[in-house]
Amino acid sequence: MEYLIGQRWVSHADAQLGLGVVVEVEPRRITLSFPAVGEERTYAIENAPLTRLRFKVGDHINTVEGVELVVTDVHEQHGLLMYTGTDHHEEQIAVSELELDAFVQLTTPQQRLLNGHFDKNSDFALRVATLEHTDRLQRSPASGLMGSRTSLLHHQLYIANEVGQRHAPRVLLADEVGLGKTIEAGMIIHQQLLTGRASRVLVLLPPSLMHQWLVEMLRRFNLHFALFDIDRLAQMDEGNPFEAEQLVLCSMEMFEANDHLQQLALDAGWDLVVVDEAHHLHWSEDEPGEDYRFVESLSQVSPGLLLLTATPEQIGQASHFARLRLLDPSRFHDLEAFKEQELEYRQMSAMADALEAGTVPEDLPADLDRSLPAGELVNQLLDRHGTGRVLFRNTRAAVEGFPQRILHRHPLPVPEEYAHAQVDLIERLHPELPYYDDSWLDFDPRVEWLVKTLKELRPEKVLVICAHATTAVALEHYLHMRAGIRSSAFYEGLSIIERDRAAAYFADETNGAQTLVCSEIGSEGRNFQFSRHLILFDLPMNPDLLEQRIGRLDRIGQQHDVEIHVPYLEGTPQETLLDWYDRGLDLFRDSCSAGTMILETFRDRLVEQLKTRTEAFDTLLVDSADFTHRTREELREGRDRLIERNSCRRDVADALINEIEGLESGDTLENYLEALCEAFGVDQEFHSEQTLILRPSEHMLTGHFPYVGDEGTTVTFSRDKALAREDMEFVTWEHPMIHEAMDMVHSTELGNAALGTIKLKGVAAGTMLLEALFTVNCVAPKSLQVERFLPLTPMRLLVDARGKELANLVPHERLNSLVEKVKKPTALAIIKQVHREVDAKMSLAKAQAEVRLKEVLTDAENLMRSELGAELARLEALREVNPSIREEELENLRYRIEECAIHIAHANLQLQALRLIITT
Ligand SMILES: Nc1ncnc2c1ncn2[C@@H]1O[C@H](COP(=O)(O)OP(=O)(O)OP(=O)(O)O)[C@@H](O)[C@H]1O
Repeated sequence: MEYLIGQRWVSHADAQLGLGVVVEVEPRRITLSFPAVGEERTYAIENAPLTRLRFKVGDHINTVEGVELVVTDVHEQHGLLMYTGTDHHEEQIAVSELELDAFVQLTTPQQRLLNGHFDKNSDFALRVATLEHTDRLQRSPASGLMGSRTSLLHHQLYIANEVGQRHAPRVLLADEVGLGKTIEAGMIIHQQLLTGRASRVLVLLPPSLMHQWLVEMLRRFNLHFALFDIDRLAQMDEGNPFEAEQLVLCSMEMFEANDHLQQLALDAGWDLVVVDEAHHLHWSEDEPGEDYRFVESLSQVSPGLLLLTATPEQIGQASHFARLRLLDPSRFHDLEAFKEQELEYRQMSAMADALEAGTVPEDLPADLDRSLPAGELVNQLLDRHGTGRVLFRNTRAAVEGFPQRILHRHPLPVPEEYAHAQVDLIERLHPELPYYDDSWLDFDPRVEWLVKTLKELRPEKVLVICAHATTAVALEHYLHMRAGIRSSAFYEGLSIIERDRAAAYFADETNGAQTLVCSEIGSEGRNFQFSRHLILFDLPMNPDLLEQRIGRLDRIGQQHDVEIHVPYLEGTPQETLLDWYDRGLDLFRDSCSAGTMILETFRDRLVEQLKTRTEAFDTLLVDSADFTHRTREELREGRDRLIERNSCRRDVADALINEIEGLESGDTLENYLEALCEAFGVDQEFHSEQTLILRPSEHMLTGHFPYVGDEGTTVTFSRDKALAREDMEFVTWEHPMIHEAMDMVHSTELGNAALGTIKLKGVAAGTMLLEALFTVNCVAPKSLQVERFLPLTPMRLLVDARGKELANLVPHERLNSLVEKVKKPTALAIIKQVHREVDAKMSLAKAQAEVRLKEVLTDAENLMRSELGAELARLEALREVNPSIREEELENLRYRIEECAIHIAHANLQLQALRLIITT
């Protein structure tokens, strides 16, 4: 037999490899690649255990593109087989054998059974359990949400569930500072990946957060992101580097003034793009920034887009709108209309209240269908006239359980040296700035105060933030060299690795620094909640930035009240600004989502007062306090209430938490993992309650078991333990260890044919029972995501000699406990005798399964039509008011609905496992 590159062969010694493809032919050796298992094998041509795979007319074949064909013609072209066949649309398609899917079922369980290839009954039970668990997980409302190493927090689970389930989610995650947006994004990414809705993800963020993200994704979600920086890109020589990885983290800065790199990122194609600290995207009506335009281009090529910012309006309302438009251009297409709608939020909120209380308000907008159920009407109201379904924002007030913030004001005298200089406002707020040397350290009283305070607070960790890198560097140097305080600096001049080292030194409990002195870049995104003392060496001119600074400590995980210390020079603009934030906005005690808007309202008056404080300052304070109070009220009643409605529904979150806790309690997973370990030859040892040590043994079934290295792995099933002990793997149904092991069962023949005997009272010896397990097999392009409507749906049948169905009478678990193994020679003798009977019973079982399949497919189609139909109805309704929604978008969705229907209609049964049982 002649081998040619591109031909498809099967290893009959190892059918689990799937369909191989010849990749290299040498005089005596041949190499095949087996894409299904990602392996290459080289054989001696003389005795290669290979069989050429040749399909016949009438066979069903699957292509790598996910198309199923019924073969109508086969012919050879230059040694390769060309198949012609018809697809689900009755269209004729020609494919070369090279395009065949590598996952082929070469022998059916029936053939294996009748040829005497049995597995152990425990393997059969494992296969059945695997299929049932897979189906249960596919259906679970918490699917995709149970695998993260996080506490189960209502607001995060709600958002992750809402967003993660969307097809191509596009949302703005705008929870207040420190409430867990990174974690929410991680949950969404995790869920999208796990459910197959996304496979390529690009995260763009400020350089100071890269490492933190990398670590959070790994330790909390087992997501291995590749970190791209200029150095790494320089090392990659050929091709598009972004195509080499599926999950990529990189800094936004890297793309600055680099059109070529931007184009490479655009060309690589993504399912989901995430932009952290998205308020940085520069935008103005006349001239959007380069970063904004880049994200805009990405948003056009990526179906999914997550923008993260705690302060969405930091750069103003128009800029906020521009970001919303990136997410949902259909909904947010007109800034003026958006502004007008904002004015009506209070009214909309009242309408939503009324709807929930059971009345349909008279003035309900005309485009809503009054006959719909109240819940649906509320959703439509929020979507079309409220804040839209793209914006999620939880507040400390709504989440509850946060510690208090306590302000300590420390007035200090103005030194002689500062009294004269002071040219512009910036210099008066930061009088050290004009000094090119460090001489100011000797007379600025804030420095002496800082040293004294740090010594008093010792050994408490203290975070110090100031606006400028030069100030931070000088201060840290002073503390370190002249005051003997263990400290570290964190500023933009350091490389990413140096910054992370500095942060890690600060975080180290035993030998770490007492204090970290940060420039403004340390005020964003970083996690410093292990400390409770914050010193603001100066104050920023933006309330949102102040909120960001406080948010480093006041975030999830903070165990104490947050002590905020502000040293200031008396009688200078520093005091005026502090007074305005403190007494005007009450910002130290309570966060406020309208900080920028309040600043804009009073900016001129404030700047006047900062320049020269007069009696009018008291009026400014009163006016600011009054305005802030009213704005807070207004937001609470209007916009924030609408957003809150969108951002967390306690009952839904409760149900999710119950579901996850239910799946974690009990020992189902533990027992399943034990069964996996037994089947694959992994040793287990008790470590402590709910915790095991797994080690590879000498009789492993395959060379490797996921996540079990040579040294062994400690795994815990307890969420609490996993949160405290990062050295242990937190094993859930969604941990990659379980996931990959389940795949190993699915994709091989393990346990798909078995034989056993049982004693059943009242049943004559020698009676034959056939236990068959079918699943629904739907071949469809991945992009349609048909499995969300049509999960695996295992169907178990147990037929006796007369074809009677006994599955309910004798459950699978009962059979497992009764069944006994049969010696191989006896089994082979039995098989010989029952050959024909097995065939006959199989036909009966299959016929019964076909009946059930019909119902399953009808339900799946109905579900699909109702879910996708609702999406279509929304777009159609929005199109009425928004001409920018293109007809193609609607057409596209209609096409998707019909495509799904066709593939559902063509789904068939797959026999997954077969067991022959003889009574004795
Ligand atoms: N569910 C959770 N379980 C355990 N820790 C959590 C959870 N959610 C958040 N955290 C921790 O709380 C801190 C804040 O979370 P995160 O960084 O996601 O907040 P953020 O909203 O992105 O903050 P910022 O606004 O500062 O960017 C982090 O240390 C994170 O690890």
